[in-house]
Amino acid sequence: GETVTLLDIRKDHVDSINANGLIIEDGYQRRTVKITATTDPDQIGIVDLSFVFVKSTHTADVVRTAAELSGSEGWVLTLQNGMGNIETLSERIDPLRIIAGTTSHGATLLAPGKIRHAGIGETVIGPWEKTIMFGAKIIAERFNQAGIITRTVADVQSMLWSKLFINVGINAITALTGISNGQLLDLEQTRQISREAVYEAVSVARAMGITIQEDPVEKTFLAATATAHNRSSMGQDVDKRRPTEIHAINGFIVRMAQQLGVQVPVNRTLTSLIETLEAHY
Ligand SMILES: NC(=O)C1=CN([C@@H]2O[C@H](COP(=O)(O)OP(=O)(O)OC[C@H]3O[C@@H](n4cnc5c(N)ncnc54)[C@H](OP(=O)(O)O)[C@@H]3O)[C@@H](O)[C@H]2O)C=CC1
Ligand SMILES: CC(C)(CO)C(=O)C(=O)O
Repeated sequence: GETVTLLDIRKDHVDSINANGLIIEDGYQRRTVKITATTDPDQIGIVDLSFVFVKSTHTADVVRTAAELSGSEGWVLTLQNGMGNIETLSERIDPLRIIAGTTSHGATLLAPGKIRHAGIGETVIGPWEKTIMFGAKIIAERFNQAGIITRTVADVQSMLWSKLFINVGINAITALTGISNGQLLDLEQTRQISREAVYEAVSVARAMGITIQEDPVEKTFLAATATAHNRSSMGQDVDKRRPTEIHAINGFIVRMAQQLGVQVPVNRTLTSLIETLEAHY
């Protein structure tokens, strides 16, 4: 084993984890993991790997801490949704030490110290700087030893875009309509909005020279089926009246499209509607 410490700003969560362990429910069983948590990065010291797992709205707040924790040699890993996180991390952390990726694991905070781990899926990671594979390989090896099925890719940009297409096609639509991911496929109306949002994102990606491997609309609909009973993360944020990651998902497409002179009316509308919801919480 590795020594793992959880760092969170939520004192109630940290206190509960330290007192009772982290309680993990997965639908079949409940287990308790004894792990140290803290709100104070100074209690941790320099680490081999800092794992950045805050909402993209908070990435800028954690860069300094991640940079300090990783010292001059540690790796920094992000599996966050949306785009722009790595650019933010790169402002203080050497891009050669940044590893990025996506995960199909799903976790939700149920109460302080208690999470639901719904769905176990693959994690894919790769170096932000394409040529430096060894950090990603070591991390993948350790994750696999710990039972977190992980593979590495050299072209992590293209992986991030594949996940972005899915989030572009599911998150804002489900958040605005109150439906589950699977219900997106029930009506031709929502299927069509999703299709158009993803096609727009594909045209932006093509204009940026991103390699697109599989049919992104098909992948989006498959993801909606695979997570049919889930409410998307943006749906959950809206339900709880929390800031969403819209700026890093559909909002990112709008910003890139503007720079490239590409028209993205569906993404623009979805972004404006989510921003309107957030402004009236
Ligand atoms: N949850 C999931 O299943 C998956 C999530 N993702 C992505 O991963 C990222 C994280 O998601 P998720 O874990 O759900 O997010 P959560 O908001 O549930 O968890 C992040 C935690 O970090 C805390 N936090 C916020 N700011 C700081 C800070 N400055 N220092 C330390 N802790 C802080 C938050 O506190 P507070 O609540 O007070 O803000 C919260 O407890 C997102 O980009 C998401 O899209 C990707 C795949 C799956
Ligand atoms: C894949 C999907 C849509 C699963 O809910 C997701 O990543 C999210 O909700 O942010």
